[in-house]
Amino acid sequence: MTPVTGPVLMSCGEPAGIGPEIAVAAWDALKGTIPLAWMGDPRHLPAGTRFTAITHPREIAEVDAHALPVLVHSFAAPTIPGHPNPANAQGVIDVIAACVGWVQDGAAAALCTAPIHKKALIDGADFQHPGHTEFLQALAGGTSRAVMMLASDTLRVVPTTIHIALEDVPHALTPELLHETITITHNALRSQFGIKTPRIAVAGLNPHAGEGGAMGMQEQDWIGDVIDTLAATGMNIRGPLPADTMFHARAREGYDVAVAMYHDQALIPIKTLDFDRGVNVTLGLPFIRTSPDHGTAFDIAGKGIANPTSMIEAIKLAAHMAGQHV
Ligand SMILES: NC(=O)C1=CN([C@@H]2O[C@H](COP(=O)(O)OP(=O)(O)OC[C@H]3O[C@@H](n4cnc5c(N)ncnc54)[C@H](O)[C@@H]3O)[C@@H](O)[C@H]2O)C=CC1
Ligand SMILES: NCC(=O)COP(=O)(O)O
Repeated sequence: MTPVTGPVLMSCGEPAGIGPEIAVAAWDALKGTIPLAWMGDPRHLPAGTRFTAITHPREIAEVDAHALPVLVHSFAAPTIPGHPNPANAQGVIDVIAACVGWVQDGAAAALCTAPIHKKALIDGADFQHPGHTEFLQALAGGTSRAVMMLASDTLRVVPTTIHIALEDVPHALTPELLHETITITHNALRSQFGIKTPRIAVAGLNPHAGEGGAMGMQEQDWIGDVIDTLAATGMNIRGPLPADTMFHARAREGYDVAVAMYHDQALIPIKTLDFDRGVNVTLGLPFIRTSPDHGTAFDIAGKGIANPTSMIEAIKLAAHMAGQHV
């Protein structure tokens, strides 16, 4: 793999959340090993953070090793931890878009996003996307289809549908969507994670994977067919499996990734097993994007107690995917 050069950019995320403090802690832990820059409003950094303003990622080479390089983006307002200000919503969105621009231009190696508060962005800026994943897909343009994967040393999970209401899941799930999600996952595990023949386990939608039609029909009607079609191409794939019994320790030994039907089916197991070290990585994009697995944590923002480990792991994974051996 040819290394993608340049720094990993950290977008500020929701400034009233724990994003700024975990970014600074992660930079502190990783400086000297991974080139990093943060993009946001310096007023939102924890008090006393030593930083140097830069205007282009390439300038990080000239920054004193003890100062956080900051691509300055001025927001409408300062912030109070735990209280998102609608006036700052557009700034959050603009920073993500600007970071994607740098990464797509080749000025930076990868993007690691700090968490956003979806509702704050809808309320403050009429944000049209339910999360980063969908926004990044739109920014990537073309035919890119973004797939969410959460990964840790213990488990990898992919939800086929993401940020939609549970009542909409059965209608949103289609054979085409599942086929494409699994194919993108398979290809990314091969090309970006070095797994030659990924073992893929697919969950059913219904309790007991439908139990022969006694508890739902999607498994019999089409989920099984999609799996069979992909297996016929040589993919190492199994399912549909009952979701309640596919995440215990012995079951996890049998696959490299679990493809789930909806958000909580995928994210509850990994956040239960590995909340502090889980990483959210977007597959299928023409650039590298990772993120911590957690959210804005308004309840602890600004208290100096947020655990930066997931952010650190997310940056390390981004650098690793960029071919920077750390
Ligand atoms: N990548 C992203 O942008 C993500 C954004 N979110 C957003 O975050 C917001 C809040 O979501 P919640 O469901 O409340 O989840 P959350 O992850 O923000 O918080 C859940 C609980 O975990 C704790 N927690 C979270 N991160 C922590 C850390 N690093 N150290 C110590 N404790 C931590 C919080 O204090 C809280 O008690 C929502 O708007 C959600 O959409 C959630 C997940 C990912
Ligand atoms: N629960 C995962 C989550 O909300 C993160 O989504 P995204 O912002 O990475 O699309």
